[in-house]
This record gives sequence, C-alpha cells and structure tokens, in this order.
Amino acid sequence: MTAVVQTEGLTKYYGKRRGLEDLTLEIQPGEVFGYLGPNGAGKTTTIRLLLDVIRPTRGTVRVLGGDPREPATRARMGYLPGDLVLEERDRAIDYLRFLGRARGGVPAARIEALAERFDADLSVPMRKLSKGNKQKIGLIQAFMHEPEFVILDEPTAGLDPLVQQEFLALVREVRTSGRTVLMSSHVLAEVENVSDRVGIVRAGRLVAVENVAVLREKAVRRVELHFESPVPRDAFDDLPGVRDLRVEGAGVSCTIDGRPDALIKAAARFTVVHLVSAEPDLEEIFLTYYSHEEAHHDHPQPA
Ligand SMILES: Nc1ncnc2c1ncn2[C@@H]1O[C@H](COP(=O)(O)OP(=O)(O)OP(=O)(O)O)[C@@H](O)[C@H]1O
Repeated sequence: MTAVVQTEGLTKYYGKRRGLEDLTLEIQPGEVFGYLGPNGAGKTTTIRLLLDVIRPTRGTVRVLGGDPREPATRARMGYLPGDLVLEERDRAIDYLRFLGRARGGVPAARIEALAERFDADLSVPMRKLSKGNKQKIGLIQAFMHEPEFVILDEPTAGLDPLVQQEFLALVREVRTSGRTVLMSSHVLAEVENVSDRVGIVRAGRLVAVENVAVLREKAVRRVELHFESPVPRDAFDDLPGVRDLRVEGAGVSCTIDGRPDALIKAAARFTVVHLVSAEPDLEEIFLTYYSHEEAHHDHPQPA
C-alpha cells in the first residue's frame, strides 16, 4: 500500500528562522491524522511543504506516491488554508462553481448538498459573510471534488458547535470511503474524537506520534461511584491503577491510570446506582511529552 504522506528528514528554514526540523512521517490511506501543536510550532509549514506552496531546505516529501510539484498530484488533493482569503465581490456559489470547473467539473448537486449540511448561504457576496460562514465556504471547496487526500489547517476555527459536529461526521465519511485526512489544530479536543493517530509538533520538531486509542488508555481519569448502601474501604484498597482513593459512606472516588478494569470488578460486588467518569484529559499527556522535550533540549546532561 502506497503511503499518502511520506517525508524523510523534511526541514524548512525561513532564512535563519526555523520553520520545521527533520520531519520523518508516514500517513497511510484511510487514516485521519490529527496534527497538533501550539502557535508557531510548524504545522502550517508542514502543510505548505506537502502542497508545494513552499520548498524544503532539505529532506524529501512524497504525497499520494508522487511529487507534490506535479499538478496531477495536487489535483487529487483538497486543501483548506488556515488563512483563507476569498474574493470579496463574488457570491459564494459563483466562486464554488468556478473552482468546480477548474477542477474538471463538480456536480452542482454536490455543492448544494454540502451547503445544506453546513447550513451555508451561497447566494450573498462573500464580503457579507461572517468568519464562521466564510470558513464553511472554505470547507465546501476542500471536499467538493471528493479528493483522495484532504488537508485542513485549523478547520474548526469559527464554526459553531452544530456545524463542527457536521464537519466531524463528514470527516468520518471520508475515512469510511478509504480516503485520507490530515487536520491541524492547537486544541486537542477538536481532533481527538475523529483522529486515528495524533502527531504532536513543537518548536519545529515532531515530539510524538500516538494512536488515539493508546493515548486514551494511558490517560488519567477521575471516577466517582455511588452505591445503594455504604461500602467497606478495604474492598477498594490496593487495586492496580487506582490512586487518590476516597471512600465516604456509599460514595467512592479515585483516579485511574490506564484501564478501569480492576475498579469495575471490585465495584461489581455491590449495587452501583450511579457512575461518573470524566473524559481522559489528553492535554496532560501532551504536556508530559512537551516537558520531556524541553528537558532534553534545554537542559542537556553533561557528558
Ligand atoms: N514566511 C515566513 N517567514 C519567516 N518565518 C516564518 C514564515 N512562516 C512561518 N515562519 C516561522 O516558522 C515557525 C513555524 O510557523 P508555522 O506557521 O508553521 O506554525 P504553526 O504551527 O502553523 O502555528 P500557528 O498555529 O500559529 O499557525 C514560526 O516560528 C514562524 O514564525
């Protein structure tokens, strides 16, 4: 199977300023890859290299098995830029039809169906659209020619929650059809529900690539259980992965590292009336990666 993205030692300097350093990454067909990092980390630089908007200082990049410089490769891709600029005088519908023709013909019904999903008004001049409504036009043009590989730079910026849900549903459909998505964000919550893997970039370097399922399993979560009648503390003492245990009457609360299996089995001996489990906070895991990286770079050990 040919990788959709394959980079080796990909590096970009803007003069002396580092944009991206030594990125080696593969993304496989049918994957949704979340690309995360704080402002200035190098996300947009990576995306522009994949699209041949800028050229690498060194290293190699292949996209869909080809050279991103080839128009034939570009034609198989969809792209939502982070700094979307739209021709202000045009109506959105005219702009989308124009792009559709330039891309070899996109059925009008497909444009209309996407507009309906995103509740986008295509009939007004684009200068009259709010930021969120402009972003919808950007998303429609990124998906409407059904590209094999969609690259989205901060796609959910400015979208209201309902439209965000619709967008995530569309990304899942694209994956189901075997196509591939790369989406960047500086907010983990925006990508974790839809991504198969997440790459974390910081200060121009890829710090970690993790399977989202693995991240979730590693994650720390807070759990509260309420029972029908008071439970003995020793039933919950020394369970693997359980810490910060508090038992007060019929209530038990604790923090779980990894799997909740031992706690669930201990609790199952009593009658559980209520259970609350806070979503794992993946931000904390990322902070762990970040601080390792910092320790490595900023405080080198003497040889
Ligand atoms: N055209 C440019 N000229 C000079 N430096 C640049 C240029 N574009 C990016 N940089 C620098 O490269 C580094 C990475 O920037 P990049 O835009 O790739 O980050 P990002 O992760 O996309 O951040 P953001 O979320 O803020 O868009 C930053 O230090 C930035 O200042």
